Amino acid sequence: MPIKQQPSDCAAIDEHSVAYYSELAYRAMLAEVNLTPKPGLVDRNNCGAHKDMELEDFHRSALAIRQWLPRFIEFGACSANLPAVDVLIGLRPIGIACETDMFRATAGVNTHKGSIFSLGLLCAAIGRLHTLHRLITPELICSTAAAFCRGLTERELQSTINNHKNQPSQTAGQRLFQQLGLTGARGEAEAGYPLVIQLALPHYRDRLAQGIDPELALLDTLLVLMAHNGDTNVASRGGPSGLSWLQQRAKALLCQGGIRHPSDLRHLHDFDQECIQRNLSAGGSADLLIITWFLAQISHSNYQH
Ligand SMILES: CC(C)(COP(=O)(O)OP(=O)(O)OC[C@H]1O[C@@H](n2cnc3c(N)ncnc32)[C@H](O[C@H]2O[C@H](COP(=O)(O)OP(=O)(O)OP(=O)(O)O)[C@@H](O)[C@H]2O)[C@@H]1O)[C@@H](O)C(=O)NCCC(=O)NCCS
Ligand SMILES: Nc1ncnc2[nH]cnc12
Repeated sequence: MPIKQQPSDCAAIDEHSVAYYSELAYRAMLAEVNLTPKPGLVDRNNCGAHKDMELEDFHRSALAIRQWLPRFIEFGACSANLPAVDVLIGLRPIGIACETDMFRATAGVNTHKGSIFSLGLLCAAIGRLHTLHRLITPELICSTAAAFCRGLTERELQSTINNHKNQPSQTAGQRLFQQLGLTGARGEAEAGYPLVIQLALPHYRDRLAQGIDPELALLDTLLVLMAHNGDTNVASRGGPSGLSWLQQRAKALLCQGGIRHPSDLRHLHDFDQECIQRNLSAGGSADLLIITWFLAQISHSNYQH
């Protein structure tokens, strides 16, 4: 598709800001995958419900993505003169090239497709806010990403129902929207990441403020995401009943007090085994946890640009 408007040349965002935010995004991917034990997901203990990928694939994938993170930020900075709704069309080729590098690094395994989409949007939002001399807060980053995505679910999910019904060219996300009404990664982005801004981030901050160990706080936050997210990965593997089971299981654990002490980890080990038996993996919630950690560092930092 032709690009309607090109961003004009701009004084590039300073390299220190680009390096700072890129490095945080890279570390967010590592913080998530190294976090252990995660139910059904790849971690330091095991491959969860996955048969085609392991921890090292995620480390290689994150390294491949790392090189592209500055490009997302720079594109966001240099397109700040465009209406927000016209940014995604220019961002997409960078996202697709980044996906290609990820697949090369993992020999074709989908480790971080959803993470590239979300981190790409958030990094571009940071670049835009920087150029516009706006505050760089989690709320403004997510509302800017939402503005980039305005109309996306309508264009790529709703309208494909009639045009591509039962076509093999449909992505998993498009098929699940048609079957179950789940809007997946696109819907979460277009809505400004409400699960992160309204639930996960405040929850993580509360747990940290209570003095809970940061790793335990992050595991507890993963449960919050799993309990509420209409995760297309879970639905694609387990159908609506699998998604409902996983959400209820996570809710029940939170109702029992969640993950506050090292002894609570035994509940996560049990949950992990059950997810493995049912072949369920909450890849979408893992992506949202990456975003949560990333935004939590930004709200903690005193970084000045
Ligand atoms: C717009 C795209 C995201 C299109 O992808 P698709 O149409 O497939 O849409 P979704 O299914 O909605 O989402 C794709 C990935 O997003 C993650 N995800 C799922 N639900 C949510 C949610 N509610 N909120 C946020 N994110 C969500 C998820 O990614 C993770 O899981 C993947 C690993 O899982 P696995 O089960 O192994 O999956 P597969 O290997 O595919 O299947 P199996 O055979 O193993 O069962 C892993 O990627 C995680 O990251 C969904 O998979 C987007 O891809 C797109 O358009 N890309 C182009 C680039 C672009 O536009 N960039 C612009 C901004 S940079
Ligand atoms: N740790 C993980 N396991 C499986 N899928 C993921 N997507 C993002 N992180 C993941």
